[in-house]
Amino acid sequence: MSKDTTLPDNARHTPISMDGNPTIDERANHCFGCGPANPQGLHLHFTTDTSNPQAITATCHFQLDRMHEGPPGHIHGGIVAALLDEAMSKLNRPLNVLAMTRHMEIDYLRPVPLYKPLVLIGRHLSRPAKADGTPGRKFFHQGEIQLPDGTVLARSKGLFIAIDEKLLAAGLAQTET
Ligand SMILES: CCCCCCCCCC(=O)SCCNC(=O)CCNC(=O)[C@H](O)C(C)(C)COP(=O)(O)OP(=O)(O)OC[C@H]1O[C@@H](n2cnc3c(N)ncnc32)[C@H](O)[C@@H]1OP(=O)(O)O
Repeated sequence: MSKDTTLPDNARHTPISMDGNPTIDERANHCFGCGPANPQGLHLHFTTDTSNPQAITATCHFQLDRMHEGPPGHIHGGIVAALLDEAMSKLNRPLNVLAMTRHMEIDYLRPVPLYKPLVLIGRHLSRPAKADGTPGRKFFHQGEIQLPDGTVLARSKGLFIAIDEKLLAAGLAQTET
């Protein structure tokens, strides 16, 4: 079935502007977590702190509404996972790597409220060296969703694997429909 191109982008589930063969950067522009061009996205904006290279952080202040509800009045658990994944992934660029989530685990400590200002923080934990002592491909990060007073509502630990940008581009091209 052909697509209806008469509807404005913000009225579509999948906007027409997301079709075609975009570059990796254009795809990131539509990232569900942070892409400004994704009308259905979370539009998260992070500030990174690289002053201590051993403990780089990425911080985002955000607030969600019923669009992302799970338990009444609270954020859906899958969205909590997406928030934590996004916070951790934001550490990769300041670490000068392109990396994808290989594994993540989450502690859902308290229900995460809608309509309240919240803080999302990613912290780089470690990058183990290879057996020969050279820098490894594995990046371990932590994510947290906090109330403004520092109470931790959800916490994640993630393993990100550095990938070659050319391989990523080739892989994405193969998945075009
Ligand atoms: C343009 C921007 C792109 C980034 C956007 C960021 C968006 C936000 C982040 C995401 O959500 S990314 C989307 C979700 N992730 C994916 O879709 C990734 C899907 N998985 C893959 O494509 C591949 O598995 C991947 C490229 C990540 C890695 O494949 P490889 O074949 O290169 O590695 P492998 O699977 O062998 O795993 C690498 C290492 O991790 C180890 N490993 C796996 N699970 C582990 C675990 N649980 N604990 C410790 N180590 C673990 C594994 O044993 C291995 O160790 P060794 O290298 O020492 O052998």
